Amino acid sequence: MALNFEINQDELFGLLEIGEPTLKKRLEDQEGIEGVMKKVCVDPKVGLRLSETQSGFKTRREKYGKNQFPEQPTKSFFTLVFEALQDSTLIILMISAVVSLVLGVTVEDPRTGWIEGTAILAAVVIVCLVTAINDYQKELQFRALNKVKDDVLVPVFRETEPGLSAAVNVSIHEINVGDIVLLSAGAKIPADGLVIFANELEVNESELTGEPKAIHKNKNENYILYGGTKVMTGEGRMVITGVGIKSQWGHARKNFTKPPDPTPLQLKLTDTANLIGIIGTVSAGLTLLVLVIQWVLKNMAMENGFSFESFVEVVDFLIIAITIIVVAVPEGLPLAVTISLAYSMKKMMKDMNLVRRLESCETMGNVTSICSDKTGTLTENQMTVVAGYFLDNYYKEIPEKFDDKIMEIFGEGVATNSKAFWDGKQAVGSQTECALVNLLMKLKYPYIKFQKENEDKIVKTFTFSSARKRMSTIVKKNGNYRMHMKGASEIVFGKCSHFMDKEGGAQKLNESKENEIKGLIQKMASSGLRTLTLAYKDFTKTGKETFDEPDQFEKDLICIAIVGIKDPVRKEVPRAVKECQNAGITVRMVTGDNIETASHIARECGILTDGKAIEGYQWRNLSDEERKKLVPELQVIARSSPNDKLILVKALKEMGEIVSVTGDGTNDAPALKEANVGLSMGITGTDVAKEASAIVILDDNFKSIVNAVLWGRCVYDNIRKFLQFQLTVNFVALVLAFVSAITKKGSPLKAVQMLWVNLIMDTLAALALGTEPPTRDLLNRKPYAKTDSLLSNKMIRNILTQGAYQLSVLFFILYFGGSFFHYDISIPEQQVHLYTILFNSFVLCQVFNELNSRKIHDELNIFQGLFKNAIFIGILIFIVAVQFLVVTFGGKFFSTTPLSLDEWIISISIGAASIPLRYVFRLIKVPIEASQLPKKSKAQKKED
Ligand SMILES: Nc1ncnc2c1ncn2[C@@H]1O[C@H](COP(=O)(O)OP(=O)(O)OP(=O)(O)O)[C@@H](O)[C@H]1O
Ligand SMILES: [Ca+2]
Repeated sequence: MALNFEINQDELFGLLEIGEPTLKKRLEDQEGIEGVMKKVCVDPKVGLRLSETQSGFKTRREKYGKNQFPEQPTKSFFTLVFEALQDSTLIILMISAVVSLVLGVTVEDPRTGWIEGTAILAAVVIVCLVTAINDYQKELQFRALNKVKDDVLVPVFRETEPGLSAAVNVSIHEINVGDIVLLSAGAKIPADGLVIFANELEVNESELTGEPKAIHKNKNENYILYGGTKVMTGEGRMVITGVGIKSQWGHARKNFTKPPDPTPLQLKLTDTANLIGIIGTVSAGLTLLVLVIQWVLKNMAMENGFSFESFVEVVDFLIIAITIIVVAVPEGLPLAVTISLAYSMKKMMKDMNLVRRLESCETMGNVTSICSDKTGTLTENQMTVVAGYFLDNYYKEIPEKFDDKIMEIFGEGVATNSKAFWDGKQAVGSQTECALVNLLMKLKYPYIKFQKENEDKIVKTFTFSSARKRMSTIVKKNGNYRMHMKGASEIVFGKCSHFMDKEGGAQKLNESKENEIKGLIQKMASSGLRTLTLAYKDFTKTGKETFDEPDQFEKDLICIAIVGIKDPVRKEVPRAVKECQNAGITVRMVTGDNIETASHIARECGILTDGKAIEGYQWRNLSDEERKKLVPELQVIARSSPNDKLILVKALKEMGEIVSVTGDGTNDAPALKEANVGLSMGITGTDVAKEASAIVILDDNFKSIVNAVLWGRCVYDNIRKFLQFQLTVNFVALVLAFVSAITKKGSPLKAVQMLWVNLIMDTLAALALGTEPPTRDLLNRKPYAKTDSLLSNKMIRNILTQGAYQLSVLFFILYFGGSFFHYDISIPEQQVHLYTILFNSFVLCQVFNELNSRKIHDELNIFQGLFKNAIFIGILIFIVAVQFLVVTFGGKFFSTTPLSLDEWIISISIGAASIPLRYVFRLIKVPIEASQLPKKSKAQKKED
């Protein structure tokens, strides 16, 4: 079918221009919303045609564009290299290298004088390249992750089979002008458009206009919907008129994608890095000072005083000093965090965690308190009606068939008063409602037929909300009205004045009957069933009331039935809860369900032990003081409203806890935002909840939350591993340079060698240690406190002891190596040989100490999981291989000479000794941080 579009992009855009006073007139010119739909070739009863879907909407998109925003160009690789070059220490180093080059060639010896300067320049280039490659990859990765984050599914109404239209979920980028989009509470509007149907539809447009109050939308008055705004309540349908940059939203968000802000850990580390940098600079300054003084004294003592040639030496000193700074400045520290975060984000996706905010990765590791929903998170969200109260009889099991007396009204109640539907094979929609639909199908109730025939009898629906905990629908019935209500059993039953007796007649409730039925509710609930009461009432409308307010009808109802719905606990949950508790995290359940049901399930999960379970209204009415007193014991809040969750999060935070909270509904957004880490549900969560959250739990499963904790801890510990490694090298390199300078040994490690060491310990180590995968052991320790330093006492001990060992060996080679290895260090060639041994031992010490650094909590086995980390092994092999090449073929460039086999064995042994020594040093007891002390888990006790 040929598409004949009769309206163009600009005209459509003009229909909803913000601030334009003549919008109504413009719409009238296009013959109203109906006219617009006709002109963009869509029939609202059909949606976009199958033929168009099959052709990939080619013609339509040529005319109106795609719902995508042009990507911001990635920084080119050269820009990144250029940025890396702007580092001030590197610039000074390059200038010195050029000076050295010039002096070397002119003053020293034109044949060899160029080598040092060139080598340094080459090293600088390599450092820049590596930095740039890292930055580049990081950018690409975050981009890919951001793409996943922005790609939400939108329900649209389209022709799915010839002659048949249905709701299908499509990616937001696949939305076209002309698409009919279905809106429900919590959904984000995918693009600009016009309302074609609305029931209680309220939209929050604060993102676009700053107006915080939700705006009522309908077909006649406020009929414009802007992309990017959010449906707060109600439901509706819209036709899309503007996509991508040709939407108001697109105009507003031109400069939208910005790089992620630095995370708290990154900021903390930048501070640490700066401090280390300052220490390095001071040491370098001192070293330079000492060298220069010695040089002055030496030259003054000489007969012919200062020669021009001797100035070459000063340039050398300068280069060494700057190299010390380069080595000392831990550029790799922030880099390690980024690598570790990016790596974890990617892996977390496999563990069903979509990270929306980078910092939440690390915060998750320090969480002390998790407040979890029940339905779907702790339970499977597979609901079945297993028991019930029908025709004044309690059924422990649901029979094959019920009496017709009840089926009529019960069937009508479910069929008219729920959003779930039967798609031919299964029930689709909210699981609670699906349980009812499934029950009807099982009872052979002509559900589909009934729903079709009665569709237009529905006058008004008051949709379900967690705050009201019930849903009601008013239908036309024989000229009068009937209201069906279903919802939280005690609440709905509380509004009933009658029940249905065995004959299906309405009987007035007396006190004993009321208590009997309440007893049944309690009985079902305390065995873990979710209970739902269905009720109805007939009434005539006097004409005064409108159907806007549900409350006016909600009394004197007749109770039709009470059903008990089973939703089994996910089998992996009890273990996951246990793991959290071992990890020093308190798990609490906050649920909308009945207190008996909630307590039962909480006990099954291991959440409710010896603490308290209370109801939302009790919690709400406590004073701040009372609340704080209760919180340590509190384990379950039942019949909660989303606001109760918010109060809980605030209270916990005030008490110094780091709080993570789950939520799926639109109303959960404030609590999700308030928490340190908000977790939204990937399957049941609304767009609004997802946007308010820091992490989306893709499979809604509590176990995945534990995985997020695990990854968070992994990030934190990986950074600490890197820090321990880095500081050991720093410590040794600085002391070695300084001490050899003041003891007139010059500088045994040459500038180029140090630049290589810098590469090993910064970039390569960041990569190796930053990508260590998590082990379950991480859950055996308590969360670090906010006040804990990045360096634990154990780490400080490790740095000092390993550093002391390395220094003693290196000094031995420096001062006594000549006689030990039989080299005469007054002969330059032999001195180079000895210093090569020293350099080689130094590097190999780092290689083996990198293995030590894999475990920072005094774990027994440092090799645990090593072979699962290919990157780590690859990097170690790479370092050793390059080191071999540097030593053997480095020559004048690296100031090295090939070593004999014996000498290799000795250097390797020196390096390898650091591993057994770790076990010796491990015996030195240091005080344990307070955060790790109280109430140790069994696993930790065993280890100690
Ligand atoms: N579609 C519905 N129609 C009517 N009543 C419902 C519906 N869904 C749930 N209920 C009732 O409302 C109660 C609370 O639901 P609410 O949505 O607040 O909690 P939930 O989200 O299901 O549970 P949780 O908070 O543990 O995830 C349920 O116990 C049930 O009795
Ligand atoms: Ca460095």
